[in-house]
Amino acid sequence: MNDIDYSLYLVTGRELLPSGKDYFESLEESLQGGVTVVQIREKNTDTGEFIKIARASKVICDIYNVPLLINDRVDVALAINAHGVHLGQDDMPIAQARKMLPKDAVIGVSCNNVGHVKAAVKEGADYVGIGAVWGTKSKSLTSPIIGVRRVGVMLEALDGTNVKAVAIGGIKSTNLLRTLHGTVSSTGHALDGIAVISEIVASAEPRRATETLANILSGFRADFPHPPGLDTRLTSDLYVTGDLSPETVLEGVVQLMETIRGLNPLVHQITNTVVATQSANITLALGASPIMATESREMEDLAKISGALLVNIGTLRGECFDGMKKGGFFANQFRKPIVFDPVGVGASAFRQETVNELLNTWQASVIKGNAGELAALAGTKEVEAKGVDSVGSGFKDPVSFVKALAKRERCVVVLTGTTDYISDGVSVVSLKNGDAMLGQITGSGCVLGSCIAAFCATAAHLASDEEKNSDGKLAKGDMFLGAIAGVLVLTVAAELAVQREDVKGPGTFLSGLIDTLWALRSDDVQNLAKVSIE
Ligand SMILES: Cc1ncc(COP(=O)(O)OP(=O)(O)O)c(N)n1
Ligand SMILES: Cc1ncsc1CCOP(=O)(O)O
Repeated sequence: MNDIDYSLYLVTGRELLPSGKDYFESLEESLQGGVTVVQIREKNTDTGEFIKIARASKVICDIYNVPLLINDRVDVALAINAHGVHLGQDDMPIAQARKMLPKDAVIGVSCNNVGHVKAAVKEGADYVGIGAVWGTKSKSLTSPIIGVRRVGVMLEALDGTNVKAVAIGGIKSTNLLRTLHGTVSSTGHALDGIAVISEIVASAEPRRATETLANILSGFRADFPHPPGLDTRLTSDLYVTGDLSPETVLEGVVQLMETIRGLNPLVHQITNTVVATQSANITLALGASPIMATESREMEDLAKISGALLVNIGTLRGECFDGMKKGGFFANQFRKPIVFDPVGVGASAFRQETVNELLNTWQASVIKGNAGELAALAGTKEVEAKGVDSVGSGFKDPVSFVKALAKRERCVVVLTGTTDYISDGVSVVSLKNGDAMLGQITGSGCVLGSCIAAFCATAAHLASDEEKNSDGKLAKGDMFLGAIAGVLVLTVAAELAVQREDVKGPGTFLSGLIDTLWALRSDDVQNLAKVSIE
């Protein structure tokens, strides 16, 4: 039997109830709030007491027509005629449980890796509980936290089966949308639901806590229908509306350029110490307003007022980490675009671990990097890096690479180089503007991040009312276009700057570039842009 709605799966935990809150009252309120399936989990209760609690819980669940499963104990499930059981890796094997339970009983199994998922499919599980996806205080974990970005490969192992999947572990209203987006597989396989203990049980208002989760879930599903259709654009945010052609791309870029100065968006930048000043100056020259703040204690306030966030790990230090983590977390919470620049990610294990943790905490709208950085992020050795620079001639097939990475990370990806490639996971645009002089000043890649962030802030402002009112997206607006505009504006300005009489070398080029950006007209970009749709 697998017609259960796994959307909002409550796992009970009486030990987490707020003081004075009655367990049955809490359970009933959560059912009223929209819980769709309940698992009774009693780790330290004698069998007789477990049966009593489970039986009384079932009476309440039956009123709301919500199925009830039992954690670990097939005997308890049989005693109360439960809908089924949830088994851990060390509990009774599925085949054994099947023999003992009624034919239509539901059997779920905990999975921590792809091997577990494949075995669960083979052994005939009805659903898998994938966890822990985040840190949790409700269970002492015996396996490492999976992290949302590693759930996708586990879901992919369920492609073509009727086995459902829920994620569990540390899921809160504040990270739910990130969990839903970040777990989707490259094949478009999304979770069937989420399982929670503390977010509902520890709440003094379980009905409200449940409704909040239910609203986020339905917002996500409204924007990303489940199961996903064949041609859904499963990237995190927006895409170029209508037909994609060089003309439509340029029209969109012109609109962004003509909006940015009047809008003067605030662009919060957590960037490296080498480029902070020139990034701030370039942001100003574009018509946006920079704030270069790194202190974690002000991240929530800044996320509320900023148009976009840039996170650049160029001069990464341990003490920056908290600010980057919280900055992105609050940007997601307030639905502001995040541009992520994983500078030199392949250079050290520290950078790699940091990038992994950041991307597991928040969802970027745009990731930009050179071939070496993006190869390290994708986990391929096809292109090598030396520190923050890329070595060699780049990817054999940059178009397929950038598209696959965008699909995997569910965001827009910008691969920089002589030709810049930008993808939203569905389409790829290549841009052939720029000048070798950009390579003669430090941090031209980093300031590109600032340009992209400024135009993503503008694109978010231009999102349609319908999109602004939707709940399922972590950032609203056309991030693909924002990224394209950022690249085009900087590279076209570089071409114009080198022609200036006052530009005589790298030093004057930087000031010439800032002056050119300041005076750049949308006509210049329209006339000079070299845009192709791949
Ligand atoms: C839906 C869901 N998924 C995973 C678990 C964890 O089960 P298990 O690994 O057996 O750990 P305990 O819950 O028994 O401590 C679960 N309970 N529910
Ligand atoms: C039972 C279980 N299995 C993996 S994590 C977890 C605990 C989930 O609890 P919470 O939702 O409070 O983090």
